[in-house]
Amino acid sequence: MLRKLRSHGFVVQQLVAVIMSHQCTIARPAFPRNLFSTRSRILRPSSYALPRSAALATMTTQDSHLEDIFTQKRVLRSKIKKDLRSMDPALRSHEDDAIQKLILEAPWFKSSKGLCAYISCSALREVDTSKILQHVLQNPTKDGETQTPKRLYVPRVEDKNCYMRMLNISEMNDLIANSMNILEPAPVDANGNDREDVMLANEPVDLLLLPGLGFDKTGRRLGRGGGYYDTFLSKYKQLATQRNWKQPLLIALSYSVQIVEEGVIPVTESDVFIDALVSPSGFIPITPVAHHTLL
Ligand SMILES: Nc1nc2c(c(=O)[nH]1)N(C=O)[C@@H](CNc1ccc(C(=O)N[C@@H](CCC(=O)O)C(=O)O)cc1)CN2
Ligand SMILES: Nc1ncnc2c1ncn2[C@@H]1O[C@H](COP(=O)(O)OP(=O)(O)OP(=O)(O)O)[C@@H](O)[C@H]1O
Repeated sequence: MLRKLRSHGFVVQQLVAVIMSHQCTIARPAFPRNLFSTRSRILRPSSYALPRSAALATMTTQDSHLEDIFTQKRVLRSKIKKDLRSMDPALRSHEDDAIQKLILEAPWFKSSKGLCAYISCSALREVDTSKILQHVLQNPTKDGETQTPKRLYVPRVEDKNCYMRMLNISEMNDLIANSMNILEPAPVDANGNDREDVMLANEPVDLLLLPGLGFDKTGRRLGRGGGYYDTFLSKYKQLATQRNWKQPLLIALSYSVQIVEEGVIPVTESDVFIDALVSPSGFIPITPVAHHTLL
């Protein structure tokens, strides 16, 4: 998308311009909606041990409960999308700046060595991340004498079955729009080398900056319904456990209108809870580790 450019700073400026001007259309990904999807099977293991007729009855009850949850999620998504659409553009811009400023000035952000972040899409009315990305790519972290840039990984959707990878980028001149019209990295860099997948990296990330539609102060997160983030987050948390790494902080960026009353967001066993929220009025730590780190 962007021409190969020698000057790193210029590339970053171009990237920011691209992100700011890129108009994502709202795609309709073909999410599997059938009751026998992988996720709904994960949620009813007990029925397999029962006789066929009993198992069918159990599955029906559990499936209808799941159907209810997915319906409630759809209704809530529509409501929040409507609220986001009617948000005053000046307020949105003010909140974008406030959230990014809070993050850029936070000690836990400054000291982070590796992070996963989303590339915000204005058509989806997501909290802007362009300033954060710009900062990460332009400012090496001071580590004694040496200056190391933070390792940055951004999402790339690989298929419609909830599979998303987080790939390393250090320059952004080959970001391309995917089928949902969201900017994402090509799987190989300009030299033809595979980009590093965070799941295969030797070093952990300490921070994940997450998008979403709705959040509450108990850590519930309502995504866009693709299951991409929940699937990725549970795999990454498992990897961190296996490798004895510290768990990364899961921090969602939220406009004020996206924070809903506790208990309103329905959850299934597959939903991964977040550690903290960053809203325009400040940090909202949820887990003990977030209280300790953020405040
Ligand atoms: N910036 C960004 N990148 C991301 C995500 C994200 O939420 N934000 N994802 C997080 O998963 C993955 C992509 N998932 C997506 C899921 C849905 C839609 C979308 O356009 N949804 C429409 C409704 C579509 C429908 O219901 O049929 C919408 O939300 O209005 C876009 C991306 C990976 N990259
Ligand atoms: N009615 C349904 N019955 C069974 N499975 C469904 C139904 N609706 C959605 N799903 C599946 O559930 C998963 C997504 O559900 P969920 O509501 O947890 O996503 P999300 O948390 O909004 O998304 P993300 O994790 O990407 O932010 C997908 O795998 C989707 O295919």
